[in-house]
Amino acid sequence: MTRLSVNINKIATLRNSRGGNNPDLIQVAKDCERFGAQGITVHPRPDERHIRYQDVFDLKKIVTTEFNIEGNSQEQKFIDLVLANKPEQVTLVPDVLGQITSNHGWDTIANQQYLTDMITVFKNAGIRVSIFVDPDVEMVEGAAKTGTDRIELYTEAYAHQYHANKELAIAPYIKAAEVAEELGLGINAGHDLDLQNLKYFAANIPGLDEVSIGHALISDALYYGLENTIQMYLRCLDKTQ
Ligand SMILES: CC(=O)[C@@H](O)[C@H](O)COP(=O)(O)O
Ligand SMILES: NCC(=O)COP(=O)(O)O
Repeated sequence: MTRLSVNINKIATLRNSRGGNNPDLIQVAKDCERFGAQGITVHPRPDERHIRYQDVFDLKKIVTTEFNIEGNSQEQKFIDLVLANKPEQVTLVPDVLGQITSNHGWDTIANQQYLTDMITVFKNAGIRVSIFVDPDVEMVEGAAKTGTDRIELYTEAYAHQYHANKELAIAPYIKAAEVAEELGLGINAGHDLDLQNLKYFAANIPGLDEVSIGHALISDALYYGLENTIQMYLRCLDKTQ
């Protein structure tokens, strides 16, 4: 079974645009779970342009499914935040300062010692670790040497190519996932997954544990409503449908 973790960054973006508490991020997280989401993902960034550090403390108190905090462990503030909140999962993403959104995975070979050290810190605190990687066999093999529990496949390239040629778009992801499975790594995926491209991805990637989806899901909710939208995404993940 592939779990759906809803990324609520965009709810915080909307809230912050007016300075008040509408929409209420905490209520939205509770409702996502009530509507069937199997996890809540946030990606606090140093400028707090969407998720604020305080939001993470507030969410930790109410999330009853799986809490996944994504971010850049090169920021000491991020490490402290994760250790103080002990989510079920931390996803390490190699962002640079000022980046609009995540746009690349780790070079798991060049950063092997750094990742090994960071992963040890989080695992010693009882937190499952996932690291963001491109669908590249060498990077997956490098990830396995760091001690990470899981990888998160960066799916922007798949999403981008999907409409032109979905078989070609998914090929490197299938290969990367097969190698990850052989090496005993769990497999997550995310970035630009949506109602058009998700079903094919989930049906073809072996051992897919979890997808985290934010931008498209929250956009779809404007048209379909949050409850319907979450159900629609869950159906894309259901192999019996
Ligand atoms: C790691 C990843 O692909 C997503 O978390 C993405 O980075 C969302 O972050 P933003 O909402 O800041 O674009
Ligand atoms: N890890 C990916 C994520 O949380 C959401 O990415 P997106 O759906 O907002 O592109």
